[in-house]
Amino acid sequence: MSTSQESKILQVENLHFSYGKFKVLKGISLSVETGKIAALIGPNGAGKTTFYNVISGGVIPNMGKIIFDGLDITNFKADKVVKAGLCRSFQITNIFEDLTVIENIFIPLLIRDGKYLKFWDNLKNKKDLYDEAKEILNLVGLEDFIFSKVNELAYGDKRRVEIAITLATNPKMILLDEPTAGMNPSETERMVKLIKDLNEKTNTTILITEHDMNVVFGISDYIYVLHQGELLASGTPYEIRENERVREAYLGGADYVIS
Ligand SMILES: Nc1ncnc2c1ncn2[C@@H]1O[C@H](COP(=O)(O)OP(=O)(O)OP(=O)(O)O)[C@@H](O)[C@H]1O
Repeated sequence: MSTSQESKILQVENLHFSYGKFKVLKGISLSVETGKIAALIGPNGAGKTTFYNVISGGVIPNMGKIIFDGLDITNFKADKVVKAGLCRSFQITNIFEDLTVIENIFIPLLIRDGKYLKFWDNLKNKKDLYDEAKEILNLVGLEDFIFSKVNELAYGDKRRVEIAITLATNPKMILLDEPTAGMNPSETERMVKLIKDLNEKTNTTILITEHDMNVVFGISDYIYVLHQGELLASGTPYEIRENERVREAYLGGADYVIS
């Protein structure tokens, strides 16, 4: 029988982080339930990116504890965090634009399996590598673009490559940074569907940061609201929408639709 502890894949306790004397995270405690889609929202400068940096091993916190899947990862560097199964989406800037879509997936698969140094040998020999990459690309809806150069893809499809690279690390949980930023309405709709499908088909826990409130309310099982480095509120989309403090501090009293 699973306990409530086991159902929380990520537990963050009293997390503090400062840039010099400037306190950015001021004692954040939150936990993310296994298999859910959660959102971390807050106005510009609230500390969302810094929170991601800390939990993904980009920087070490000044104080606090990060437990992932039962493992204390507080002082882990980024590569060890990825190995533990927590992977932040790789930004478009990290994609090799001149390589094909599938070659971009081979790289993280080979790194994951410790075979990156024999990159070209492995490419020639490994049918299973190809099959696994193809399966991931099917999952993100890029099956028609396997041999396209990344620089020929539309913006929305490039962001799918980003997610495919993340999936190639075999994550238990992924962190997506504004997955619909810069997208037109139809690209946004496709991205929302992709995130929901991934969560359902692979049972991967997903945490997103996002400024589009329609996306946030439409996709999330649970929402955390950061404000000036502190957790202002957390709850279901309904609870967050109804929360007066959130409305005043962040949503500005606007009437957002929960789809
Ligand atoms: N490298 C840095 N050095 C000093 N201050 C920083 C640095 N990076 C961020 N900050 C400051 O930390 C605070 C939190 O920034 P952060 O980027 O985490 O916020 P955010 O919630 O992600 O904002 P946005 O929604 O605009 O991306 C801001 O006041 C920012 O100016």
